[in-house]
Amino acid sequence: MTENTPSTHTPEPRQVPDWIPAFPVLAPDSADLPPHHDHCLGCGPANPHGHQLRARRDAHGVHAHHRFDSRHVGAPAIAHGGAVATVLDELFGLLLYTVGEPAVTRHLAIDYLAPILLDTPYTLRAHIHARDGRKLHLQATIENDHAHVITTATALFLTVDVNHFLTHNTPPHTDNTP
Ligand SMILES: CCCCCCCCCCCC(=O)SCCNC(=O)CCNC(=O)[C@H](O)C(C)(C)COP(=O)(O)OP(=O)(O)OC[C@H]1O[C@@H](n2cnc3c(N)ncnc32)[C@H](O)[C@@H]1OP(=O)(O)O
Repeated sequence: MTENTPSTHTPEPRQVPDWIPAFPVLAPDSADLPPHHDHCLGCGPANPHGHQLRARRDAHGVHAHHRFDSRHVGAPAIAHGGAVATVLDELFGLLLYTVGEPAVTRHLAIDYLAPILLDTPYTLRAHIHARDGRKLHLQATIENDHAHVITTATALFLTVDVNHFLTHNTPPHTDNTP
């Protein structure tokens, strides 16, 4: 179909995905925070390419224990920086369970202080540094098992309403013709 051909397709009514209204403030307890949705790259249990990150609330924010594996290799034996960024972005996304409002990443900055090794346990922590209206200023660290901080991150998340997700909630594009 060319750009000028009128579409005869009637769009399906937009469904509000289950995971959007189910975004409450969850109190600190011993349970893992729920994934955003099953196929989320960062936390989805049904995404075989994902990190399947599990995090818990604590008195300061959230924390997680995580190992990168051979799927995330950059330099030999070292995690790819983009994979590390994905996991930190996800941890911030799970930190939203302490806010109870949908928000998305506007800015993410990372200092890689030392390599993150594959198949090695790390502890990740994130907390809300400050809130200014829609702006959530977030901070995170990755520590090795000697409690040395080897990665730090800051992020600006902006709260959004449900329409942010509905606007882009279209079926996957499967026609690859130019
Ligand atoms: C169900 C829940 C699931 C939520 C979780 C779902 C899964 C989470 C996964 C992890 C998180 C992700 O990867 S989220 C996916 C990656 N991120 C995205 O796709 C977001 C793409 N970006 C956008 O859609 C848009 O830029 C928005 C919605 C973020 C913001 O657009 P906007 O609403 O028009 O905002 P805008 O007016 O430009 O800026 C708002 C205010 O922020 C300030 N501002 C903007 N940028 C900066 C900046 N770098 N530093 C300081 N301040 C800034 C502006 O000056 C302004 O201040 P003032 O004038 O108001 O004072």
